Amino acid sequence: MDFDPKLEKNRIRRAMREALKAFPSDLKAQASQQLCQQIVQFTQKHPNIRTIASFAALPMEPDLSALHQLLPHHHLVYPKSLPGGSMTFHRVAAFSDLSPGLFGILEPTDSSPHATPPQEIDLFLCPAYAYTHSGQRLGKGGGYYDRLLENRRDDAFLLGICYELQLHNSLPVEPHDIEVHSVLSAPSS
Ligand SMILES: Nc1nc2c(c(=O)[nH]1)N(C=O)[C@@H](CNc1ccc(C(=O)N[C@@H](CCC(=O)O)C(=O)O)cc1)CN2
Ligand SMILES: Nc1ncnc2c1ncn2[C@@H]1O[C@H](COP(=O)(O)OP(=O)(O)OP(=O)(O)O)[C@@H](O)[C@H]1O
Repeated sequence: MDFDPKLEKNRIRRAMREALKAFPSDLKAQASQQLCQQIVQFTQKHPNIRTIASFAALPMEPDLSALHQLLPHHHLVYPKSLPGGSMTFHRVAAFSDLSPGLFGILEPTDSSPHATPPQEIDLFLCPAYAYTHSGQRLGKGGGYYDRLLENRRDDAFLLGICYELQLHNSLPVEPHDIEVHSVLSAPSS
């Protein structure tokens, strides 16, 4: 039988959902702190980075909210999902300014500033179900990041953010899948 990347992607998403559900919250918190420190170190090595696309974590994802305190001089922008697989990024001064939107994810509200054009974003912190060490990405299945990242600036940096348990040796890839330049992972045991 032919290998269908879509079926294989869904199989891995289901397996990762179970693995992440079973991952204890104290270890998640510890790993999230480590990831935030790694992100800070990354920005120190790349002083031209000013605008950073972060994300407000779903329960299974690393919590990056501490970046507001850790990077007070950077601009943090967050995604607002629109029906149909597109999203916009908006600058947010404090994590508490976000409120639940589509999918229940905390998002910029309607009173947030106008969307920041993707070309103004220097660093994208990308969530995913799984990554390979070389940067292939398996996302939630909406195509949101793949679509948005087509409009990124050529020199924007894409950083995958995950727990070590999300690292795979290989993943199914389709032509539209965008790879990240590097993956930051934190221990999950
Ligand atoms: N924190 C965070 N924000 C994000 C994303 C993300 O992956 N993480 N997105 C990245 O694209 C966009 C939103 N896309 C999403 C797409 C699907 C699901 C989701 O919960 N999917 C369910 C399955 C839903 C179903 O098929 O019924 C799941 O994965 O369990 C969440 C967000 C923009 N914001
Ligand atoms: N650049 C694009 N233009 C149009 N459709 C796209 C694009 N990228 C992905 N899609 C479509 O979106 C759907 C989901 O793609 P895929 O399974 O790769 O999402 P994902 O990367 O896991 O999701 P996400 O980015 O939301 O985390 C697929 O049907 C795919 O064809």
